[in-house]
Amino acid sequence: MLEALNLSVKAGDLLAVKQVSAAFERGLFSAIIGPNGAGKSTLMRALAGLTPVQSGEVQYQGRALPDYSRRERARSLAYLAQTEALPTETKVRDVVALGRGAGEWLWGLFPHHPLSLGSLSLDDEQAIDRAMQRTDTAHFADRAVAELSGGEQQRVSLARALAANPQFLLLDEPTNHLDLAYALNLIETLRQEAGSGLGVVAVLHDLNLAARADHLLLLHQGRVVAQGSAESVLTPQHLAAVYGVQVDVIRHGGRLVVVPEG
Ligand SMILES: Nc1ncnc2c1ncn2[C@@H]1O[C@H](COP(=O)(O)OP(=O)(O)OP(=O)(O)O)[C@@H](O)[C@H]1O
Repeated sequence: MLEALNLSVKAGDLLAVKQVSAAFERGLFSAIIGPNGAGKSTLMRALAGLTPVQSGEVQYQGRALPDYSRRERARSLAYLAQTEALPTETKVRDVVALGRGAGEWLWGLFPHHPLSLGSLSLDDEQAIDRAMQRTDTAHFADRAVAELSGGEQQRVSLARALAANPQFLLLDEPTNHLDLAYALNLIETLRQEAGSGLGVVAVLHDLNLAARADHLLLLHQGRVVAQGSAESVLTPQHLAAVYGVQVDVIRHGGRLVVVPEG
């Protein structure tokens, strides 16, 4: 379990996350939603242990996150930023291999140079292959990242994160740049990953994609407005209060659909 306990976090001088308490479980797909500036990215970075907290704490498996080494954290919690910088001249498969720790230091030193990786173990190779299959990136394994579209690069970033075999996948707006088919496909992939035991936490702007999550957290001005099932969070009252927009929430094909009025 990954938990925020009465967590407050600053972004610059601003208190962007205020007294947030929330629990994210393995085996569940959780979505963090809320308007621009609500504090979603700041919360995600804090959950990944990438930003100092002002008060409260983040706990992973009952232990405060700072008690884990950087390596332990990186192994357990894979974080994907809104815009991931990838080594553009490097082949896709080698970028995914970065998720296994291979060549990471080289990338840090020479971010724009092609990486040439040393030998990988059989375990590494299998994890890389599996991550590429899961993200439908295997067919461009030998192409350079620079030759891919934004959406394709996004899937490569996800493959790199999955290759680490983390316990939790923390994704900040993973459907950015994705067309409708790939966005739906990604959400389905995340649901499947959660179904096989991974903890998935994703910041999503599209409420109809978020409706497919098991657990939702609605933030507004750094505070939790509601959390729980899609039915309990995606109500016209909550959405009007937070987005200032009147919406209908209807059921269609067994799913909740948010439709703006007017
Ligand atoms: N480096 C910074 N310095 C000052 N304020 C910041 C900084 N980074 C973010 N903020 C502010 O903190 C608040 C929360 O930002 P955050 O990026 O967490 O929101 P968000 O919900 O992810 O927004 P979006 O949906 O637009 O990506 C915003 O008001 C933002 O302007």
